[in-house]
Amino acid sequence: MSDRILVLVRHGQSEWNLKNLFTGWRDPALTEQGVMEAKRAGVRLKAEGLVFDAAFTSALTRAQNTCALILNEMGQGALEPVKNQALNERDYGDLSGLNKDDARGKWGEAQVHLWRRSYDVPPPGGESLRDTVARTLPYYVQEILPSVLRGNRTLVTAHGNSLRALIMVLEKHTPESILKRELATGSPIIYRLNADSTVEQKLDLAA
Ligand SMILES: O=C(O)[C@H](O)COP(=O)(O)O
Repeated sequence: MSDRILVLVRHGQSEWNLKNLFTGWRDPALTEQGVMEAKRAGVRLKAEGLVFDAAFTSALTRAQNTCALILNEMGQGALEPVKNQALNERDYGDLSGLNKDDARGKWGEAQVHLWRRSYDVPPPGGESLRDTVARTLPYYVQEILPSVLRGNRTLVTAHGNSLRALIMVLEKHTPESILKRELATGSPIIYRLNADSTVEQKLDLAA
């Protein structure tokens, strides 16, 4: 068994998740429930016997706080995560800050679904999932993957769509199938990688 461990966690519930607002690069805090979800993720990872050697997170507060809460819960508060906006949520452009139901009322269900769950149709002024993959994947390949392959047990706390970019590669999804992969807030997915960076074993704690 290798020590090539990669754990992905979507941030806990944010104030804007709760209010049903498009968030993207905006920076709301975690809700009380979000804090609890992050702490619970830490408890569960500790129960799996995990200890981290490296951590990566986005430039956004909700992902950074999720990372800190997880590490504190594991008694690893001294581990300083690397922060990079390459791991930020997909930029929702002009939709940022709008209520998702109001947007459906204005543009129709089908158009809003296309913006949220198509691979290459960007919302006005924002990023498609393909655009998000194009900035997130190079960071994964250049920074995160080498850390994992060096044997660092590595934690990544980020966002629904930036994590989809990584999961697309790890789980060999197509542009169609990745869009159906929903990520629960605060639920760790533990991957053990082979030396060639393919997945040897996956444990989804949400499942
Ligand atoms: O940025 C947001 O609004 C959410 O974090 C993700 O939104 P989605 O569910 O529309 O991808």
